[in-house]
Parts: sequence; C-alpha cells; structure tokens
Amino acid sequence: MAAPAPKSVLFVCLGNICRSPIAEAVFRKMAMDAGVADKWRIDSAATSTYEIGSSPDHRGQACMKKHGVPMSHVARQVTKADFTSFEYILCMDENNLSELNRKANLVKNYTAKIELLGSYDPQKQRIIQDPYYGSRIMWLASTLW
Ligand SMILES: N#Cc1ccccc1-c1cc(NCCCN2CCCCC2)c2ccccc2n1
Repeated sequence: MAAPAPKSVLFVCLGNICRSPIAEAVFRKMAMDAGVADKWRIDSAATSTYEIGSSPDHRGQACMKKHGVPMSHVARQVTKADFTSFEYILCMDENNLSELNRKANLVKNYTAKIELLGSYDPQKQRIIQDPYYGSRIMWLASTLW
C-alpha cells in the first residue's frame, strides 16, 4: 500500500519573525514528540516584505530556548506556489487573513485551506496579536488615551 501523502502546514504572520516562526517551531516539536515529524511538511512565511532574510525576533528566540524548543528560520514572504503546495495556511489575525485571501484569489485553482490558527484554540482565543511593539507601548498608549 502506498504511503499517504505528507500533510503540510504553513504558518503566516505579518513579518515572519515573531508569531509564525514560533508556531512553526512548536508545531514541529509536537510532531517530533508524537513520532510523526516525517509525515509533515512544516514552514512559516510573512504576508509582508518587512523582514525578508531576518532571523526570528530575539524575544521569541529567548522564549523558545527557555522552553527547549529548537527554532531556526529565515524570514520569507508567502509565494503563489504556497497556495497550491500547502494543505493548510494558518495565520494569526484578521489582517493576515484578509491579505492571504487577497493573494490567494490571484492564484488560479488554489487548494490551501486558509484559516486562523486561533480557530483551533480550545480556549477560543481566535486572534494572536502582533507583539512587535511589545506590551510597553500598549501600556504607554493606554496612559495617553
Ligand atoms: N506595520 C505595522 C505594525 C502595526 C501594528 C503593530 C505592529 C506592526 C509591525 C511593524 C513592524 N515593523 C515596523 C514597520 C515596518 N515598516 C512598515 C512600512 C513599510 C516598511 C516597513 C513589524 C515587523 C516585523 C513583524 C511584525 C511587525 N509588526
């Protein structure tokens, strides 16, 4: 009997240096711990060109190191081919979702299921917010308004 086709998932956020490389690294560790890593193609990408070529954000790297999750990634932008070569494209917020759907609609016969990663959260936290400016700036903003 032929082996089933590998499953595939692409995690996407705005810059591919914070949320999506962490999601990729954690998912890969979960697959490895479950003994099914060889059955998955796992990657991450950006909707934007902001950080192409960059390593993951230092805060995320520190967090992954603290929790023993290997993370190694070079930021890239999502490509037309991704919309037909990945079974799932899972993103972080509504901006990512609308941008991905806009890009997908430029691809003839795209097959990827484009969803919010948070839609799988048992605690129903659908949106994974962009941490780029950190909580301090949000605190500052809250003191100003
Ligand atoms: N944009 C926005 C934005 C809005 C709200 C919260 C966060 C962000 C934000 C900003 C970033 N880079 C600074 C602006 C980049 N430049 C914007 C104008 C074009 C030239 C590039 C990020 C970089 C990597 C990952 C996530 C990021 N997220």
